[in-house]
Amino acid sequence: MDNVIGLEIIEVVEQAAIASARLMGKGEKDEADRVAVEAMRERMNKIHMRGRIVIGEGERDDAPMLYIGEQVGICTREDAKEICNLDELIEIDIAVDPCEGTNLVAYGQNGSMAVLAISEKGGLFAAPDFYMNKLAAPAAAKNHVDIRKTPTQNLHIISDCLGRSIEDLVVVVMDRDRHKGLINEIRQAGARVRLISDGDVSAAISCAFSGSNIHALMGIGAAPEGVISAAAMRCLGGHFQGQLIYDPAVVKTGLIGESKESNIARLKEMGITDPDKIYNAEELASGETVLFAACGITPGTLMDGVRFFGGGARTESLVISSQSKTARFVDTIHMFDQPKSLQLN
Ligand SMILES: O=C(COP(=O)(O)O)[C@@H](O)[C@H](O)[C@H](O)[C@H](O)COP(=O)(O)O
Ligand SMILES: [Mn+2]
Ligand SMILES: [Mn+2]
Repeated sequence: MDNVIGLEIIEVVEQAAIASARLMGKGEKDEADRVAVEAMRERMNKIHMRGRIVIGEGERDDAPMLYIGEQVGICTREDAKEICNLDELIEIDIAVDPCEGTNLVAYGQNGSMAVLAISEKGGLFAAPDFYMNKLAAPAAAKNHVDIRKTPTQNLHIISDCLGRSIEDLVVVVMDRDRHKGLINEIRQAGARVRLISDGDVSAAISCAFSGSNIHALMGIGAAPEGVISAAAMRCLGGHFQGQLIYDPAVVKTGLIGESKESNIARLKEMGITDPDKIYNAEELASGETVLFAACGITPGTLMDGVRFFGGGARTESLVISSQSKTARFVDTIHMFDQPKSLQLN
């Protein structure tokens, strides 16, 4: 799977990022999302594969989306039998967020990207469009930190595992009312907090890279983004845990369901009988082979954003594979017309 589609999925996220980046700073959140979705769909449908979207974020806020259950790839077409050897092709599941950080794109802020994760059928947790409490930390702290422990305890553990004082730790938290207590506790413990308005996938994955100056992600974001983050962290060996949040009172924004009880019932219908289960990266992305790809739309901690120049654009992507155990940063020049010159950097 890695060899067959590894290179193609880079182009999928690149195309989505380029499309969305054209709307950077235009204040049009939905449009930035829509063009990314369309570009992603169009490029995915040119890949020789039998894909199925299992996470197509967007349901929560009526944003444009690649639909859950949507079939993608050449070999899902009606005439697939004539073009593809269906007996040999493995079926793959895909989790997408074509524009992760739509607000960031709309307002020209850092940290947005086009992102997806792939595994064989059943290899990714089909997360409901709920919220998720998340804990991400570097590989050195994997299985030492635990989302059941207090933030203070986890900070002491990360500090020991990394051999740096708590004062030298930076924790990313989404800037939301629901995190007031969490933010206070992290500050009281002595660590520093980086508040982000959006984009917790990038923050989670950054924990796995020393030099990112991000040592943990704590707090509640969206569950689909949790699965995508987990896919990358599973490949990178970083720590990731997630627990679904079904009580609107905890989230405060009240966007999920009408009540705690109706949400538990909804989860049950989806086959989730233990709504309080704590999932680790290996459970959220359990497939034998997991692939992750992201391309920066606006500049971020891990990747630069799309840079347009006369007749072309330059992008930076990150492709991670559990099979080849690689994390590749891919720097690409895209030639739309005949550019007068190609930008070296
Ligand atoms: O910031 C985010 C928005 O993602 P998108 O809609 O694809 O632009 C995500 O990284 C967050 O995980 C999440 O969606 C968010 O925390 C949930 O939204 P909110 O209710 O504003 O906290
Ligand atoms: Mn998102
Ligand atoms: Mn999105």
